[in-house]
Parts: sequence; structure tokens; C-alpha cells
Amino acid sequence: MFRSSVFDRCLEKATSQLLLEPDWDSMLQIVDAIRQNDVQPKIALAAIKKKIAVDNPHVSLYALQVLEIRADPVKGKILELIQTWSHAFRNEPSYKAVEDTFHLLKMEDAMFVSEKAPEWKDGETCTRCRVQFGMMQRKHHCRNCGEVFCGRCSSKNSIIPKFGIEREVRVCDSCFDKLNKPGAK
Ligand SMILES: O=P(O)(O)O[C@@H]1[C@H](O)[C@H](OP(=O)(O)O)[C@@H](O)[C@H](O)[C@H]1O
Ligand SMILES: [Zn+2]
Ligand SMILES: [Zn+2]
Repeated sequence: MFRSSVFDRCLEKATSQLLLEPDWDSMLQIVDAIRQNDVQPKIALAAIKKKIAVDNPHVSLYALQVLEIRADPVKGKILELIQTWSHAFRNEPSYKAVEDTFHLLKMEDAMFVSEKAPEWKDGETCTRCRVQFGMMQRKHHCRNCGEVFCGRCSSKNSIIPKFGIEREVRVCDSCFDKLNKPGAK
């Protein structure tokens, strides 16, 4: 899928051995891709884990920093991984960065807890109008409630700040109203 190749390209850039300092732009694009389900969290997790595991502390550090900017959906599991790493290499000076990043992430975790976007539910009919999905009636997902809808009932887009989604994504009609009516919570 094109969108996930954006994730792969940004991960390569963000963890390149040639970097002299973090490539925040690529890292932000990675986090957006994960948050907006452009790439499956578990695929992202595997790709980042692979980067952390390379035998180059700089690449590992940058891969860890990719998480520092809130790749929420995968963060819990990665924190465990980082904890293992920082314990395993506690006496290795070149891996000191791993330990520092772990503590940074733990601290930050305590500070910001943003809501997580819901898992997408599946179904053979539109949640709103009950039309049956098929070749000519494609299913779509609302990024706010995670329910499945036909194109007509989910034709609008919206940002969803509470999930950290700053780009317009597909939402169903009722979520669009909730997110965009004055005084929306
Ligand atoms: O186009 P299709 O081949 O039917 O595939 C659907 C699209 O990828 C939809 O993306 P969208 O919600 O962004 O439209 C997704 O929500 C559905 O689960 C998929 O079945
Ligand atoms: Zn519908
Ligand atoms: Zn919705």
C-alpha cells in the first residue's frame, strides 16, 4: 500500500547512519502514519524493533527516538523492549543513549496521555443505513468511532485532535457533527 511505503521511507531516513542529529520531520511523519492507521501498528512495531536491534547504537537511538514522539499505538510494547535493552546494556557506555531514552519515554508517558483511536470494527452492512456491502458498495471506516460505513454515510473528513490526528481523515456523518459542531467536546 503506497501509504505504508511513506512509513518505510521515513523510517529509513529517521534512522540513517549518516544522520548527525535527529530527523524530526521524518519522525513526525512516522508517528502520523501510525496514528492514522496508514500502517498497521504491528507492522510498524516490527520495523522499528528491527531498527533498534541493528548493531549500531546511533541507529538504535534514532529508532528509539521515533517512539519518543508518541507512536502511541505501539508504545506500550516498545517500552517493555527498551526496558529490556537498557537493563541488558546497563554497563555498555555506547548504549547509554538507550537507557536515557527509556527514562525520557517513561517520564513523558506520565505527562501526556492522549486518547487512543478505536480499533476498526468489521461488518457486512453500513452501521448507519444498513446497506449491504459488495462489489459496487465498498465499506469504509470512520476514524473517530471505528465503525464501518458505506461511502454515502462517511463522505466527510475531519481532523481528530483528541487522537492526535492533525490531518483530515474519513469520519461518519454523526462523528463529523460531534467533532465540528460549535461546542463540540
Ligand atoms: O476500498 P476497499 O478495497 O473496499 O478497501 C476498504 C478501504 O481500504 C477502506 O479505507 P477507507 O475507510 O479509507 O475508505 C477501509 O476502511 C476498508 O476496511 C477496506 O475494506
Ligand atoms: Zn450508509
Ligand atoms: Zn463515526
